Amino acid sequence: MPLSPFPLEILTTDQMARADRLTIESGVPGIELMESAGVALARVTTRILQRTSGRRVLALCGPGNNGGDGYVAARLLKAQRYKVKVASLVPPDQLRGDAARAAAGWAGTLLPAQECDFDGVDLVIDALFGTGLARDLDLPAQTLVNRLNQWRRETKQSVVSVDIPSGVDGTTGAIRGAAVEADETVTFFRVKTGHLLLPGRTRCGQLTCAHIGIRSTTLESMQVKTFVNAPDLWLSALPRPKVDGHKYTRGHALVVSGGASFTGAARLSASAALRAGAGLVTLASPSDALLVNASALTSVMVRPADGAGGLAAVLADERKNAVAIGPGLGVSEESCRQVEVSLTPQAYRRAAVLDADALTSFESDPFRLWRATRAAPGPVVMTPHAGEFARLFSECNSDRALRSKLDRARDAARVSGAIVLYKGPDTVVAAPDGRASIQATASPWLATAGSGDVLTGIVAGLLAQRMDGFLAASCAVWMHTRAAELFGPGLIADDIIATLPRVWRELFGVAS
Ligand SMILES: NC(=O)C1=CN([C@@H]2O[C@H](COP(=O)(O)OP(=O)(O)OC[C@H]3O[C@@H](n4cnc5c(N)ncnc54)[C@H](O)[C@@H]3O)[C@@H](O)[C@H]2O)[C@H](O)CC1
Ligand SMILES: [K+]
Repeated sequence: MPLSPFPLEILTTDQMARADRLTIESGVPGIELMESAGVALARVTTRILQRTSGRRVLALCGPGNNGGDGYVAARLLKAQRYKVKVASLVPPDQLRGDAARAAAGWAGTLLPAQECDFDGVDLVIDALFGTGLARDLDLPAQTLVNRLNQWRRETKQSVVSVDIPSGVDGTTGAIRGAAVEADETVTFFRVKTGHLLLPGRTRCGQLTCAHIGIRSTTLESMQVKTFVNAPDLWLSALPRPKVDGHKYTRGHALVVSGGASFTGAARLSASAALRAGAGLVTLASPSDALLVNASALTSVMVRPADGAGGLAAVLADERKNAVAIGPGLGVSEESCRQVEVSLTPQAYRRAAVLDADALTSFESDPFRLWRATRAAPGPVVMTPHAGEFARLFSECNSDRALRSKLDRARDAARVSGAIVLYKGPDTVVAAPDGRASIQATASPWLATAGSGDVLTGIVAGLLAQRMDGFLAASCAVWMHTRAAELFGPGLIADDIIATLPRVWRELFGVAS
């Protein structure tokens, strides 16, 4: 199982350009990097052509170095006796530097891109724009991209994008006017944020990251703080039960239940917290829901707790070191008070995860929530989906066209002093100290009732084991997705919990 599909660091296009520059300054000629990029691209292309028995390749080359990579690959493929044509967006004499050198090495058919047709072509290489895309595609380029996408849909032939599908903003993942729909994308050195954030990710197809001779040491001066959410990021911090440990050393999570008709959500969170490794889990239940909660739970304990006062009494036990509140809680002033009780400053470190109604209850006065999260005695994780995020962080959510989900989540973490786990198919976790992770895989089966409640519980279970808040939130997102991938079709929320032991076995390398 590929637990970590890419190197951990994720770069913006500016950071990538810097890594490129530092490499060239260190003595590696740019044309060598371009040759290596072309080799990686040709390798992926030939793999597809062998599988599909295709022979005829069209390389669409743009005005910069992305186009240069396309020329190199075209030359290498022609040398392997594929039938290759190049179509260029600009007259080749307008190319500069390494791209001009790469184009000079091309001795085959060359046409203006606007005039090319795709008839009889088996595979198209999209080398129009890469990380240098600086504005929306102009109309002729948009027309070309739209024609290419239509051809691909109609013929089911393959498109391989160089570095990033042309038209996708490499930093934000936004579509700049129009964007290529690729079957495969070959990027270099490190993935870029635009590969993993939506909608960019949906255009990449299968993403691979090739080594082209840029050293990891080029990143040392950049303090990259954005990471692929994969086990390499948090596995060493993941708590393992110890032979000489007992249940209290694994922490005690407290999950707050809603009233009698809304208890299912908190029970899902509680069971998930237990499966995520908390030594004990208690459900704090309003008196009117005690019976229904107690009769539906076995390994989770149930204690009466009415309103904020009741919750404060249960939390007087300082061994309860992580609180999960929000699922099924109800939107009310009393819910706000319960959240504030959960975050009350105290001498010992208590973590908290706030979800759903615990967030929505503060919609009319988010600053009241930020005061509480900032004063909290331990790490606080908030788990909004897009709607909750927009309601709570309206200031951080402006300029949506220009600022990525990553930027907005980082802003939210900064203003709230909490770890923001911004859910979606491209879940971002951002910490107030600037660290952030992006989940690179998604399971459509996770769009099911109660799935978010389970995630809240997994976060709480890991926090109870005293895992670092950012790493716990990232790990929870990954485990949640991985359980859904392993279970697959027909998944309901309970199945995520039931599949967690398989995820643990994978992570700890235990044979199933
Ligand atoms: N980073 C590396 O280590 C390597 C990168 N390679 C490849 O180079 C591109 C980045 O090249 P660059 O020349 O900087 O940018 P582009 O080719 O993406 O395009 C820039 C080119 O296009 C013009 N431009 C920008 N936006 C538009 C627009 N909307 N419409 C028209 N023209 C536009 C801009 O002015 C430039 O002229 C990277 O993706 C890799 O594929 C190396 O080959 C290997 C090392
Ligand atoms: K491209």
